[in-house]
Amino acid sequence: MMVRDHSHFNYYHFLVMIHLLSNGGKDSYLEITSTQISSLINRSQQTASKILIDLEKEDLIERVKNKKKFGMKLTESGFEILQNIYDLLKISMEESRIKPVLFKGKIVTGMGEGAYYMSLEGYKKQFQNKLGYEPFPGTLNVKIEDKNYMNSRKDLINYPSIYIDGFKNSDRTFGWVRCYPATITQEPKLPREMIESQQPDILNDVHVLLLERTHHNNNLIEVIGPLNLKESSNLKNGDSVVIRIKESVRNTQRS
Ligand SMILES: Cc1cc2nc3c(=O)[nH]c(=O)nc-3n(C[C@H](O)[C@H](O)[C@H](O)COP(=O)(O)O)c2cc1C
Ligand SMILES: Nc1ccn([C@@H]2O[C@H](COP(=O)(O)OP(=O)(O)O)[C@@H](O)[C@H]2O)c(=O)n1
Repeated sequence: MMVRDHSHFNYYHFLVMIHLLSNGGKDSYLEITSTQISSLINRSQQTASKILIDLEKEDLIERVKNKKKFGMKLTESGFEILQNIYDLLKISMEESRIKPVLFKGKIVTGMGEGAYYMSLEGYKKQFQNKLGYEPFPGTLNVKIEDKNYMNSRKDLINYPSIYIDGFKNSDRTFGWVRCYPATITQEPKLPREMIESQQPDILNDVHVLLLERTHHNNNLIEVIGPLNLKESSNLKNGDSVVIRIKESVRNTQRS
């Protein structure tokens, strides 16, 4: 992006440049009067003239006088500015459509059942094949207290996930499991400067689970990973954490 200071520019300056661009004024001189510009921007003719003078001074448009009329076109820098704005807007628009999914909550203990389910062969084999690692037998439980995050948890079902099929053994049926690649960060308790030297561990490769059958409701999130997450980081019960669902998979995988 050009580093020139255009802070005195306003919406109308850009409108005039965009008008030139869309009418062929990138490569050819267009015959436009300040009266026409004035009706384009719905401002006085004086304002229109001032805008044209500003744009010319800043080398964003070029004007040549032909008898009583001006021919004008965008300069290279004028076109470059519009191109930069277009690129930025395009990226911003695309990113604005992706709703970040994150949860805040506290680490809590459960009933010790996670280990049982995670150790079942029917799940273990699929985790290994589909996640690429054999998870630690257990789930890290994160309790959500804020209602907004509970709603986001419900919405997870609409996002792409890695799907683990349910199965049956001789006496019961086990439900499907959806896995969402995620990261966990410890929420800082102290001001940023004070914790700079002891930055919390960031657990980058974990999965949030959505279970077909569970005792828990929307206020509890279960997280799995290749290791015991408490032991491999400085996380413990009662710590506040932020869980973020990774975008890469949200964009690429659907099931
Ligand atoms: C991979 C996996 C599969 C599960 N499948 C079932 C199931 O089929 N039926 C069921 O009642 N609970 C199932 N559960 C959920 C458990 O009932 C329980 O909600 C969860 O593991 C939390 O246990 P905890 O509170 O002891 O940590 C499953 C849990 C996991 C981790
Ligand atoms: N990847 C994992 C899974 C479980 N855990 C912890 O390991 C212990 C056993 O997990 P579990 O699911 O059987 O037990 P609870 O979460 O029900 O207490 C708990 O303290 C979990 O918080 C962990 O730190 N990292």
